Amino acid sequence: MRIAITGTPGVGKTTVSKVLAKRLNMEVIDITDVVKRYRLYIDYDEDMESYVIDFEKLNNFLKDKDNIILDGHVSHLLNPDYTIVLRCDPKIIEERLRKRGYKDKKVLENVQAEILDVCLCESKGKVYEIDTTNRDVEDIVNEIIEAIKEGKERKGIVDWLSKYYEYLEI
Ligand SMILES: Nc1ncnc2c1ncn2[C@@H]1O[C@H](COP(=O)(O)OP(=O)(O)OP(=O)(O)O)[C@@H](O)[C@H]1O
Repeated sequence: MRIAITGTPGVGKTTVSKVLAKRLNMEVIDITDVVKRYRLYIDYDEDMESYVIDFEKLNNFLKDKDNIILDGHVSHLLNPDYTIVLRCDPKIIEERLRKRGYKDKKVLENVQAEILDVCLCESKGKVYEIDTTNRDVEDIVNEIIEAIKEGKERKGIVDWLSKYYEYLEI
């Protein structure tokens, strides 16, 4: 089984993936890490301070791997059996990314992606969306395990647009 834990940078994918992997006895693959480590990228985007992923190389790297959790904001594009889309209040994401020292442009771009449901809209197949705002990691993981066990699917549970429209005024 291949489970994708996706969502906007700063939403909590790595934190959730680690706990989930331990509970399900699965291997976590940190997409950003393997892309860097095995040079599975086309270029480095100086402006956005991120790698331009070579999806052909990345899919080839993953092709023989099973019983894995894919941790990354593009994991939903890597043919998962189940996609868990983590959501979080954009204000909290903004705080987390600023704490990391991200440039204003990169913070705004990611906050806008969260408001516009980008990862959710790109996710196909079995998708379960979960709002992690102000929730304990164990509680989030319990809900994910139950959803996967029962084959639950859910989309469209948050509406940041009406609450944070001002972030989109350029
Ligand atoms: N449920 C939670 N409650 C409180 N803090 C959390 C929770 N989940 C994650 N965090 C915190 O938010 C920050 C970002 O978490 P994490 O690195 O897991 O996000 P991410 O989605 O993997 O980010 P990226 O995609 O940039 O790697 C960390 O400081 C982490 O400790």
